Amino acid sequence: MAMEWITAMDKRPCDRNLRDAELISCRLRRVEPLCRLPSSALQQLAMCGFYEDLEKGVTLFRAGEQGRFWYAVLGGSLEVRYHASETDAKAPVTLCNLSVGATFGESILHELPRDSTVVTKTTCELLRVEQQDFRLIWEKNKELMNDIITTCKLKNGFGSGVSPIASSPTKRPLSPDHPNPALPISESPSSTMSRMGWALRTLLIADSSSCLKDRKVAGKFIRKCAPGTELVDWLLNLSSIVHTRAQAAGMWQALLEEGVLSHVNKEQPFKDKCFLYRFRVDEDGSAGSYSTTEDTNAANEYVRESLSTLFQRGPDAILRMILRKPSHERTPEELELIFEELLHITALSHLSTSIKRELSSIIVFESHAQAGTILFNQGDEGRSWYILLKGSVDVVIHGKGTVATLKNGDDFGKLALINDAPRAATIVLKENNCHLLRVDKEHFNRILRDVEANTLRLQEHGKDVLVLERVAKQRGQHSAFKYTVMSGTPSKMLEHLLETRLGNQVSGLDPFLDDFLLTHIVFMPVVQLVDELANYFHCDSNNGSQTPEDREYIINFKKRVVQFMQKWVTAVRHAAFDEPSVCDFIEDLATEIEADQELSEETSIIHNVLTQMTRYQEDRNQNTGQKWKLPPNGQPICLFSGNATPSKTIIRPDDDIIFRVYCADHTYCTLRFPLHTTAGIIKACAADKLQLNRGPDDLVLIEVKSNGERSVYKDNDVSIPTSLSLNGRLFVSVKDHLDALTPLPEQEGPTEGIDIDLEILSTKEIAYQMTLFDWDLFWAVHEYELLYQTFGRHHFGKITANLDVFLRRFNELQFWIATEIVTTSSMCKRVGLLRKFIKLAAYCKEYQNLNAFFAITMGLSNMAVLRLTQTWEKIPSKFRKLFQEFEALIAPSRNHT
Ligand SMILES: Nc1ncnc2c1ncn2[C@@H]1O[C@@H]2COP(=O)(O)O[C@H]2[C@H]1O
Repeated sequence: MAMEWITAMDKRPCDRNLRDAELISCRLRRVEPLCRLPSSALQQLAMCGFYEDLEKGVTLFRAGEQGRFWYAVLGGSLEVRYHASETDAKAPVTLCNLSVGATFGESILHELPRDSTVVTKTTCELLRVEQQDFRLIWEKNKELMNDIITTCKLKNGFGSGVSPIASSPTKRPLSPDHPNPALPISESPSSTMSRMGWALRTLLIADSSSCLKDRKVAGKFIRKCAPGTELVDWLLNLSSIVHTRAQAAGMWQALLEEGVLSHVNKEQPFKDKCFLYRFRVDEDGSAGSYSTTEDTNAANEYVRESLSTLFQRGPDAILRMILRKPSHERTPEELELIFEELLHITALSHLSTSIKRELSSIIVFESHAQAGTILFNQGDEGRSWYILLKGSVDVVIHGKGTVATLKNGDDFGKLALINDAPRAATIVLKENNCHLLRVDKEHFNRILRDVEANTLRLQEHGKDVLVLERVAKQRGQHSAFKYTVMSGTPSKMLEHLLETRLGNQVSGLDPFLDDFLLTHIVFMPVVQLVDELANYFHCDSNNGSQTPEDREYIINFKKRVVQFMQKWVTAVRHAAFDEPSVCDFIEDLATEIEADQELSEETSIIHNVLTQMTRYQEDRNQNTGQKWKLPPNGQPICLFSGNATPSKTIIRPDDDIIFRVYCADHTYCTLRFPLHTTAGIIKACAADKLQLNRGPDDLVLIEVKSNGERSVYKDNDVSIPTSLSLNGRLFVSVKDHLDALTPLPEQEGPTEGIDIDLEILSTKEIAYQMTLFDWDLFWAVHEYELLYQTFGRHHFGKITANLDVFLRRFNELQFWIATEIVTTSSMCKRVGLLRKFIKLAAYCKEYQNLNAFFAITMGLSNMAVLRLTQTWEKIPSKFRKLFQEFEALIAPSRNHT
């Protein structure tokens, strides 16, 4: 017989006769729930179906393929799999298993591509029916077919119905703003719950005194329903493990939240009251009304084995039900239950008891049935904060893909709320039936915003990529940001900056943007920065299909890149235009922006940047090849160049500088090199000129200071001549003979003051002129020079000449003050000079020239000057007092405040 039906099925449908059809339909009649179909339908299936006998591990179809067949499982089992994203290389999620009787592939009715992949788990026997044949059978037996599909879903837990995951992963979720505790939290019940439902219903039906009856309510006939109170009574009687009514109610609620049971009008969660409930299979009246003895025995056995599982689920089901109620409907006892639950949530552990109590009344339970659902998109407005209770989610970032997977207990979605910025990532559910707790923005702002944890860490691929720290609010400070960046990977910091510190929504700033613009060279070379900006700007080029939301996001991001460029060149000025990669990028941007209508508002910004760039390039061309000469001994820095004053002239890396290099016997050579020349080259050239016939490895370039101190240059150091200290001299020497180096006599320093009668000059006028001069020097210093100086010029290969000159000016001023005083032999003149210098410091301070003020005060604090007690005694006490104030001001202990 077995062989006969297979032989019949092996025939081509057009070759089958009535006997074949009878043999096949007999076989189908033994398969529950197919057997429920009328004979005519079974005959039709028998005439058009194909038999497939498959090995383990065969893929029947893949997600995304266009379906052609419907299937029924006659033997063996299969697995339904789902990939969270098409490009996701990670293991797929198993949605459910299909066993004998299951049917699948109904999506062909809707001409939809397959949502999931189906693979055989064991050797399998399948009935395969072509699309047009299945449609005919479906049309004639819609209700029964639907019922078979539902039963199949209940039995298998999920999946084989019409498009269980019909919504594509890119669709927006049904994020229920107001979840309804009367409705199920999953799309279809788990296999355990559906079987438990079947078992309880079978027993209820078998019980002659059962409460499950057909009833007439308000003139309407309702099949097989029962009041909550009676269902509770029945369950209490059924098993000794159920002791209290609350426990029984929890167990029924566990069935209700999975959709196995429901309130007849779908208006109530399970309540131990007279509300009527029924099993889902009774809603359309298709389920049978009687239980066979076999069924009853099987149900009894199942209940004996598995009721404890339902029992354990009760309390959680009750809690979830409460968490889906609106705040005003939660009773004090229910709030207490929630509060106790919140005590166990790690994401809330830093919060005080009173805050957790406040949260109890507003925190909401939310569940999502389908893996692949997008909770929200990167760039969306932030509306809620979430804690993951069950399941997992992928954190996906444009251009990067999945950067992290969050699991039970993790929280997300806070960043947008605390910074009033758009969502920094898209959150995609990785599993079916994810459970979340949600706190909406208005409550978050009211309850949590000011008590948030001090540190917030973002991870990508298991590593911290951004650490934010809460900003302590200072008086008068109106930063829009609650958190500022403490550390991070350069790329993540750039991404965070583009997302939060640029764009229209930013109403106030913290120093992060300026800090990044001015210091990125320390951790992110310009070439890398430009590369990343270009990637952000072109993020649409490898992104074929775009939804309008995607497009809006992309355009927004492009605008941010343009704004970043504008702010960057404004902050770093010529340093940006000195880099060829930056100039190329600016030109590319300008071309692309002009060609893109959606970026028309950005045209004026990029033109402005282009104009600045052109101006700078013209200026550079005019001033190329400047020549500088270090002033000879004792002369002031204003004689540094050929010009009498620096008049805002910037020293550039390719400007030449003329300087001397000495050797041990004090003979010297004069060299002329661009400022960016390395110490190694200078050393080799000087050794050659001074005929020190030694290899470069045996030689060093060294500064000898006036006190005999020596400091050796690294071969890759640049900006050498300007970095010499006041009265320092450059020597080239054999490494082993450093001890033989002595300062030149001229380095001893001046023995006389300058030959000007300072008394005839107005102190205010001197201070004024000094300030103008200092300002010019200061103006020429680029912020980057401070970084090169601090982190080591050799790391960057960049000159610090403008900063060197400015520092030299400070030292010069300081030593000039001391020299003038100690070289004035007349007491009377010295007293006058001391008074004049204190006044000079006061005027400099008044002109806000703190550089000169500090230098003068330090010059006056020189031990050689302080020792002149008689001179100090002769100046009026108000000058002495003023000087004491100045000394206090320069003391580092008070941080110069
Ligand atoms: N590496 C990451 N980059 C950005 N967001 C992340 C990252 N890891 C986790 N997230 C979370 O993803 C959320 C997306 O929305 P928010 O920007 O509000 O807050 C974000 C963080 O809570």
